[in-house]
Amino acid sequence: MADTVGKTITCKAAVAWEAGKDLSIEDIEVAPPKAHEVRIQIYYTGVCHTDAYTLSGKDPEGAFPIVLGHEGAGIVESIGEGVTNVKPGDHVVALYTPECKECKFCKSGKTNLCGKIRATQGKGVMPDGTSRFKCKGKDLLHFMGTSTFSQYTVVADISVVAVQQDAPMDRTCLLGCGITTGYGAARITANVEEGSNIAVFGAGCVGLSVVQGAVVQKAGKIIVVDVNPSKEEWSKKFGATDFVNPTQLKDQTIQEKLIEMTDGGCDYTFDCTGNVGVMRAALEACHKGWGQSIIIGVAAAGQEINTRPFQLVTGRVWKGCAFGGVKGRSQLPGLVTDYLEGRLKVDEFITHRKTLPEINPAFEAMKAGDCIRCVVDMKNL
Ligand SMILES: NC(=O)C1=CN([C@@H]2O[C@H](COP(=O)(O)OP(=O)(O)OC[C@H]3O[C@@H](n4cnc5c(N)ncnc54)[C@H](OP(=O)(O)O)[C@@H]3O)[C@@H](O)[C@H]2O)C=CC1
Ligand SMILES: N[C@@H](CCC(=O)N[C@@H](CSC=O)C(=O)NCC(=O)O)C(=O)O
Ligand SMILES: [Zn+2]
Ligand SMILES: [Zn+2]
Repeated sequence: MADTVGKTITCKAAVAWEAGKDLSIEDIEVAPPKAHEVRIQIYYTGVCHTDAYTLSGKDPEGAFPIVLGHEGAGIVESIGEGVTNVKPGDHVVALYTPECKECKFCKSGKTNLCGKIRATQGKGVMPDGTSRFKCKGKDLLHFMGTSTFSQYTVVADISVVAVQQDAPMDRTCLLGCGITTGYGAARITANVEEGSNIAVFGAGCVGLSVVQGAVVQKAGKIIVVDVNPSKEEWSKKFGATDFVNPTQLKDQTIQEKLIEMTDGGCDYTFDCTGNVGVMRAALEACHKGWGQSIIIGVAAAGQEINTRPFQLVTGRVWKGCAFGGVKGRSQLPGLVTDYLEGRLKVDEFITHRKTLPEINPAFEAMKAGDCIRCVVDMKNL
């Protein structure tokens, strides 16, 4: 048993004191887990655009000061009373989409969204309404129920899953968001049928993961649409059949181009940009009568989607998903096995590596066009 059990741990964390400012590396105090909570030593975390989005101040739920980060893997240090799903020493991935297996959502069989702790998670506190983080005498908020930009974090027991011990944590962390989201969107939310023509808007970690999922589903045309020409090579590496740069089109909208390329429109399209104009184009590029467009990208506060209702009257479907529709506790261990057995690409997404003190350069790297995912080492400072 770790000699930290039951005690407050002081460790390093990246604190977001206010919107729009760099993160600050601080010594923070992490309280022991209460009942149905788990304290995790975070080994590695990815940096996702959603962290930057909340830091920017554009997230309607964003509040400060906060410990961001939601793409993390680590080892359980201690557990609170009543925790049965993980034990100290387990290698785990944090789940920003929890799975209680008991609520109306979990039991519906229709969604991976769990309702049990969503209200407190959105307010940045643990299910009992309080925080486990303190810095300079002030409470810090939790983020997405995970807060992986801290060397130790506390999460609800339903927000964590144990995975195979032999899976490297600098890879499994990425299954905590980006890869699972895109892969699940193709395989679970859309459940792309063999031979279907699809278009993926935005070839970042999420979009390339949609491509990877569509390849497994044996899609027909897999067309990637991205404004960054360097993404053509990336897209082809993951199995895309075609690449279109919408800025290079002459006298044609991107939806017209895709309709032309697919004899009437795509069976499935995916927005992986968070741009509401792109979301409209993605819907309108769908085939009349049955085409489905899946919104994955997170749009900023105040942004709204528009289209002519006629687009829906004539059978196109607009839907969306969080975490790819994947139920974390039930399905994430299977993805780790798929990775270990060579069926799921993960290593290929890592273009940058940083340490915790380099978290601000990690955000800069993420925003540059050549970064797919930056993995941050939380232990070796
Ligand atoms: N729903 C969910 O559960 C989740 C949602 N997300 C969201 O998904 C989105 C994608 O994330 P991620 O893959 O990490 O992001 P990236 O920024 O890495 O990828 C987006 C790509 O889209 C390109 N792009 C930007 N504008 C356009 C455009 N107008 N048309 C076509 N391509 C465009 C970008 O090019 P360039 O590099 O030149 O900007 C980039 O290549 C984000 O909004 C993120 O917040 C992420 C995880 C989970
Ligand atoms: N807080 C934002 C919404 C942000 C958002 O859509 N988050 C996604 C995950 S994005 C991961 O990188 C999500 O899980 N949404 C479902 C949920 O219940 O939060 C806002 O208020 O607009
Ligand atoms: Zn994310
Ligand atoms: Zn639930």
